[in-house]
Amino acid sequence: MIDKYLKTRQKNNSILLVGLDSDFERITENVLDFNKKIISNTHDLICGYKINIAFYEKMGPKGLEILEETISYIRKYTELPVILDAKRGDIGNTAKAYAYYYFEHLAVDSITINPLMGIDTIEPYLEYENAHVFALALTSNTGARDFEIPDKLYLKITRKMNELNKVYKDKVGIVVGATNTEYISEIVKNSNNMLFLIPGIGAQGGNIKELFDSLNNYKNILINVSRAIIFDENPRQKTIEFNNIINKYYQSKE
Ligand SMILES: O=c1ccn([C@@H]2O[C@H](COP(=O)(O)O)[C@@H](O)[C@H]2O)c(=O)[nH]1
Repeated sequence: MIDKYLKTRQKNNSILLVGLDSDFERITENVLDFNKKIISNTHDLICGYKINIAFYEKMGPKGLEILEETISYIRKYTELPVILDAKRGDIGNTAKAYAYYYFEHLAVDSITINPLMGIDTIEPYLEYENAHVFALALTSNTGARDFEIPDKLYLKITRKMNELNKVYKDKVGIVVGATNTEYISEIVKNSNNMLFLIPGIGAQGGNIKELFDSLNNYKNILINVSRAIIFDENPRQKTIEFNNIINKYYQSKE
Protein backbone atom coordinates (compact mmCIF):
# COMPACT_ATOMS: atom_id res chain seq x y z
CA MET A 1 0.00 0.00 0.00
CA ILE A 2 2.67 2.51 0.89
CA ASP A 3 4.33 1.88 -2.50
CA LYS A 4 1.81 4.27 -3.98
CA TYR A 5 3.09 7.07 -1.75
CA LEU A 6 6.70 6.22 -2.56
CA LYS A 7 5.94 6.26 -6.26
CA THR A 8 4.24 9.66 -6.29
CA ARG A 9 6.79 11.11 -3.87
CA GLN A 10 9.46 10.24 -6.39
CA LYS A 11 7.54 11.16 -9.51
CA ASN A 12 6.60 14.66 -8.33
CA ASN A 13 9.65 15.18 -6.11
CA SER A 14 7.36 15.98 -3.23
CA ILE A 15 6.40 14.73 0.22
CA LEU A 16 3.56 17.25 0.38
CA LEU A 17 -0.12 16.36 0.68
CA VAL A 18 -2.79 18.94 -0.04
CA GLY A 19 -5.70 18.79 2.39
CA LEU A 20 -9.07 19.24 0.74
CA ASP A 21 -10.72 20.63 3.87
CA SER A 22 -13.20 22.45 1.70
CA ASP A 23 -15.38 24.23 4.21
CA PHE A 24 -18.43 25.49 2.28
CA GLU A 25 -18.66 28.52 4.57
CA ARG A 26 -15.35 29.79 3.18
CA ILE A 27 -16.15 28.99 -0.45
CA THR A 28 -18.29 31.14 -2.73
CA GLU A 29 -18.66 28.60 -5.55
CA ASN A 30 -19.84 24.99 -5.75
CA VAL A 31 -17.55 22.89 -3.51
CA LEU A 32 -16.98 20.23 -6.18
CA ASP A 33 -15.89 22.89 -8.70
CA PHE A 34 -13.63 24.39 -6.04
CA ASN A 35 -12.03 20.97 -5.39
CA LYS A 36 -11.58 20.32 -9.13
CA LYS A 37 -9.75 23.65 -9.50
CA ILE A 38 -7.46 22.86 -6.57
CA ILE A 39 -6.74 19.40 -7.98
CA SER A 40 -6.03 20.71 -11.50
CA ASN A 41 -3.66 23.30 -10.04
CA THR A 42 -1.75 21.05 -7.66
CA HIS A 43 -1.73 17.40 -8.82
CA ASP A 44 1.66 17.55 -10.56
CA LEU A 45 3.36 19.15 -7.55
CA ILE A 46 2.40 16.88 -4.66
CA CYS A 47 2.34 13.24 -3.55
CA GLY A 48 -1.33 12.90 -2.55
CA TYR A 49 -4.52 14.39 -1.15
CA LYS A 50 -5.88 14.21 2.37
CA ILE A 51 -9.60 14.78 2.64
CA ASN A 52 -11.11 15.48 6.02
CA ILE A 53 -14.57 13.92 6.00
CA ALA A 54 -15.88 16.47 8.55
CA PHE A 55 -16.18 19.20 5.91
CA TYR A 56 -18.30 16.91 3.70
CA GLU A 57 -20.48 15.62 6.55
CA LYS A 58 -21.09 19.27 7.41
CA MET A 59 -22.98 19.63 4.10
CA GLY A 60 -25.31 16.70 4.81
CA PRO A 61 -26.17 14.11 2.10
CA LYS A 62 -24.94 16.41 -0.69
CA GLY A 63 -21.56 16.51 1.04
CA LEU A 64 -21.05 12.77 0.74
CA GLU A 65 -21.90 13.01 -2.97
CA ILE A 66 -19.28 15.73 -3.37
CA LEU A 67 -16.79 13.63 -1.42
CA GLU A 68 -17.38 10.68 -3.75
CA GLU A 69 -17.20 12.83 -6.88
CA THR A 70 -14.00 14.47 -5.65
CA ILE A 71 -12.38 11.07 -5.12
CA SER A 72 -13.58 9.92 -8.59
CA TYR A 73 -12.08 13.06 -10.12
CA ILE A 74 -8.73 12.43 -8.42
CA ARG A 75 -8.82 8.81 -9.65
CA LYS A 76 -9.72 9.81 -13.22
CA TYR A 77 -7.15 12.56 -13.72
CA THR A 78 -4.28 11.62 -11.42
CA GLU A 79 -2.46 8.64 -9.95
CA LEU A 80 -2.28 10.27 -6.55
CA PRO A 81 -3.24 8.38 -3.39
CA VAL A 82 -6.07 9.62 -1.20
CA ILE A 83 -6.10 9.68 2.59
CA LEU A 84 -9.49 10.01 4.20
CA ASP A 85 -9.06 11.79 7.52
CA ALA A 86 -11.94 10.29 9.52
CA LYS A 87 -10.26 9.58 12.90
CA ARG A 88 -12.55 6.63 13.54
CA GLY A 89 -12.39 4.34 16.54
CA ASP A 90 -15.20 1.99 17.61
CA ILE A 91 -15.98 -1.62 18.52
CA GLY A 92 -15.18 -4.24 15.89
CA ASN A 93 -18.69 -4.63 14.50
CA THR A 94 -19.02 -0.88 13.93
CA ALA A 95 -15.45 -0.61 12.63
CA LYS A 96 -16.39 -3.20 10.00
CA ALA A 97 -19.15 -0.90 8.77
CA TYR A 98 -16.79 2.07 8.53
CA ALA A 99 -14.18 -0.10 6.81
CA TYR A 100 -16.69 -1.25 4.21
CA TYR A 101 -17.58 2.31 3.18
CA TYR A 102 -14.00 3.58 3.16
CA PHE A 103 -12.16 0.67 1.55
CA GLU A 104 -14.86 -1.14 -0.45
CA HIS A 105 -17.07 1.76 -1.56
CA LEU A 106 -14.83 4.86 -1.60
CA ALA A 107 -11.71 2.73 -2.12
CA VAL A 108 -9.42 5.30 -0.52
CA ASP A 109 -5.79 4.41 0.04
CA SER A 110 -5.56 5.25 3.74
CA ILE A 111 -7.75 6.42 6.56
CA THR A 112 -6.93 7.97 9.91
CA ILE A 113 -8.06 6.17 13.04
CA ASN A 114 -8.18 6.88 16.75
CA PRO A 115 -6.51 3.87 18.42
CA LEU A 116 -7.70 4.63 21.96
CA MET A 117 -10.21 1.75 22.07
CA GLY A 118 -7.56 -0.82 21.25
CA ILE A 119 -6.26 -3.14 18.57
CA ASP A 120 -9.55 -4.99 18.02
CA THR A 121 -11.01 -1.71 16.73
CA ILE A 122 -8.23 -1.38 14.14
CA GLU A 123 -8.06 -4.92 12.77
CA PRO A 124 -11.33 -4.78 10.77
CA TYR A 125 -9.71 -2.14 8.55
CA LEU A 126 -6.49 -4.10 8.11
CA GLU A 127 -8.35 -7.13 6.81
CA TYR A 128 -8.92 -5.30 3.53
CA GLU A 129 -6.16 -6.22 1.11
CA ASN A 130 -5.45 -2.64 0.05
CA ALA A 131 -6.06 -0.99 3.39
CA HIS A 132 -3.69 1.36 5.15
CA VAL A 133 -4.32 3.28 8.39
CA PHE A 134 -2.67 6.16 10.20
CA ALA A 135 -3.26 5.99 13.96
CA LEU A 136 -3.28 9.23 15.95
CA ALA A 137 -0.18 9.14 18.14
CA LEU A 138 0.93 12.72 18.83
CA THR A 139 -1.69 15.17 17.64
CA SER A 140 -1.07 18.80 16.71
CA ASN A 141 -3.70 20.43 18.95
CA THR A 142 -3.06 21.91 22.40
CA GLY A 143 -5.17 19.11 23.89
CA ALA A 144 -2.29 16.72 23.10
CA ARG A 145 -1.02 18.00 26.45
CA ASP A 146 -4.09 16.67 28.30
CA PHE A 147 -3.54 12.92 27.86
CA GLU A 148 -1.15 12.05 25.01
CA ILE A 149 1.90 13.85 26.35
CA PRO A 150 1.67 13.62 30.17
CA ASP A 151 0.68 9.94 30.03
CA LYS A 152 3.17 9.23 27.24
CA LEU A 153 0.35 7.74 25.20
CA TYR A 154 2.12 8.90 22.03
CA LEU A 155 4.98 6.52 22.86
CA LYS A 156 2.76 3.60 23.82
CA ILE A 157 0.78 4.06 20.61
CA THR A 158 3.94 4.35 18.50
CA ARG A 159 5.34 1.09 19.92
CA LYS A 160 2.07 -0.79 19.55
CA MET A 161 1.50 0.47 16.00
CA ASN A 162 5.05 -0.46 15.12
CA GLU A 163 4.34 -4.06 16.22
CA LEU A 164 1.06 -4.09 14.33
CA ASN A 165 2.78 -2.74 11.23
CA LYS A 166 5.15 -5.73 11.27
CA VAL A 167 2.28 -8.21 11.59
CA TYR A 168 0.21 -6.48 8.89
CA LYS A 169 3.16 -5.76 6.60
CA ASP A 170 3.32 -1.99 6.20
CA LYS A 171 -0.38 -1.30 6.53
CA VAL A 172 0.02 0.91 9.61
CA GLY A 173 1.42 4.40 10.05
CA ILE A 174 0.99 7.13 12.65
CA VAL A 175 -0.09 10.77 12.81
CA VAL A 176 2.61 12.99 14.28
CA GLY A 177 1.73 16.68 14.72
CA ALA A 178 4.33 19.23 13.64
CA THR A 179 3.52 21.55 16.53
CA ASN A 180 4.80 19.31 19.34
CA THR A 181 8.28 18.72 17.94
CA GLU A 182 10.01 18.15 21.29
CA TYR A 183 8.50 14.63 21.43
CA ILE A 184 9.18 13.58 17.85
CA SER A 185 12.72 12.28 18.26
CA GLU A 186 11.45 9.77 20.86
CA ILE A 187 8.79 8.64 18.40
CA VAL A 188 11.40 8.25 15.67
CA LYS A 189 13.55 6.04 17.92
CA ASN A 190 10.59 3.74 18.49
CA SER A 191 9.46 3.44 14.91
CA ASN A 192 10.94 0.99 12.42
CA ASN A 193 10.33 3.12 9.41
CA MET A 194 6.54 3.38 9.77
CA LEU A 195 5.04 6.02 7.51
CA PHE A 196 4.31 9.29 9.40
CA LEU A 197 1.46 11.60 8.42
CA ILE A 198 2.43 15.06 9.65
CA PRO A 199 -0.22 17.83 9.95
CA GLY A 200 0.25 21.19 11.67
CA ILE A 201 2.30 23.11 9.07
CA GLY A 202 0.63 26.26 7.70
CA ALA A 203 -2.45 27.53 9.52
CA GLN A 204 -1.47 25.87 12.82
CA GLY A 205 1.97 27.45 12.77
CA GLY A 206 4.23 24.38 12.96
CA ASN A 207 7.86 25.32 12.30
CA ILE A 208 9.37 23.43 9.35
CA LYS A 209 12.99 23.72 10.49
CA GLU A 210 12.16 22.53 14.02
CA LEU A 211 10.18 19.66 12.53
CA PHE A 212 13.13 18.45 10.43
CA ASP A 213 15.56 18.87 13.32
CA SER A 214 13.33 16.69 15.48
CA LEU A 215 12.95 14.06 12.74
CA ASN A 216 16.70 13.52 12.75
CA ASN A 217 16.88 12.39 9.15
CA TYR A 218 13.81 10.11 9.34
CA LYS A 219 12.63 9.94 5.75
CA ASN A 220 9.36 8.06 5.70
CA ILE A 221 7.08 11.06 6.07
CA LEU A 222 4.22 12.88 4.38
CA ILE A 223 3.49 16.49 5.31
CA ASN A 224 -0.06 17.79 5.02
CA VAL A 225 -1.07 21.41 4.45
CA SER A 226 -4.78 22.20 4.11
CA ARG A 227 -6.10 25.74 4.73
CA ALA A 228 -2.84 27.58 3.98
CA ILE A 229 -2.94 26.17 0.43
CA ILE A 230 -6.58 25.76 -0.56
CA PHE A 231 -7.70 29.15 0.72
CA ASP A 232 -4.69 31.05 -0.61
CA GLU A 233 -5.43 33.35 -3.54
CA ASN A 234 -2.94 31.36 -5.63
CA PRO A 235 -3.01 27.73 -4.43
CA ARG A 236 -0.56 26.56 -7.12
CA GLN A 237 2.05 29.16 -6.19
CA LYS A 238 1.55 28.42 -2.49
CA THR A 239 2.01 24.69 -3.13
CA ILE A 240 5.26 25.41 -4.98
CA GLU A 241 6.47 27.55 -2.07
CA PHE A 242 5.65 24.88 0.56
CA ASN A 243 7.24 22.21 -1.61
CA ASN A 244 10.43 24.22 -2.04
CA ILE A 245 10.91 24.94 1.61
CA ILE A 246 10.03 21.39 2.68
CA ASN A 247 12.37 19.91 0.06
CA LYS A 248 15.17 22.22 1.12
CA TYR A 249 15.17 20.62 4.58
CA TYR A 250 14.19 17.11 3.46
CA GLN A 251 16.93 16.90 0.86
CA SER A 252 19.60 18.69 2.88
CA LYS A 253 19.36 15.84 5.38
CA GLU A 254 20.08 13.19 2.72
O1 LIG B 1 -3.19 15.93 14.97
C1 LIG B 1 -3.84 16.22 13.97
C2 LIG B 1 -4.53 15.28 13.24
C3 LIG B 1 -5.20 15.69 12.12
N1 LIG B 1 -5.22 16.98 11.74
C4 LIG B 1 -5.95 17.34 10.50
O2 LIG B 1 -5.03 17.82 9.51
C5 LIG B 1 -5.59 18.93 8.83
C6 LIG B 1 -4.80 20.18 9.13
O3 LIG B 1 -5.37 21.29 8.47
P1 LIG B 1 -4.65 22.72 8.38
O4 LIG B 1 -5.62 23.58 7.70
O5 LIG B 1 -3.39 22.52 7.56
O6 LIG B 1 -4.34 23.15 9.75
C7 LIG B 1 -7.05 19.01 9.29
O7 LIG B 1 -7.84 18.20 8.45
C8 LIG B 1 -6.99 18.43 10.69
O8 LIG B 1 -8.23 17.89 11.09
C9 LIG B 1 -4.52 17.90 12.45
O9 LIG B 1 -4.47 19.10 12.13
N2 LIG B 1 -3.84 17.50 13.56
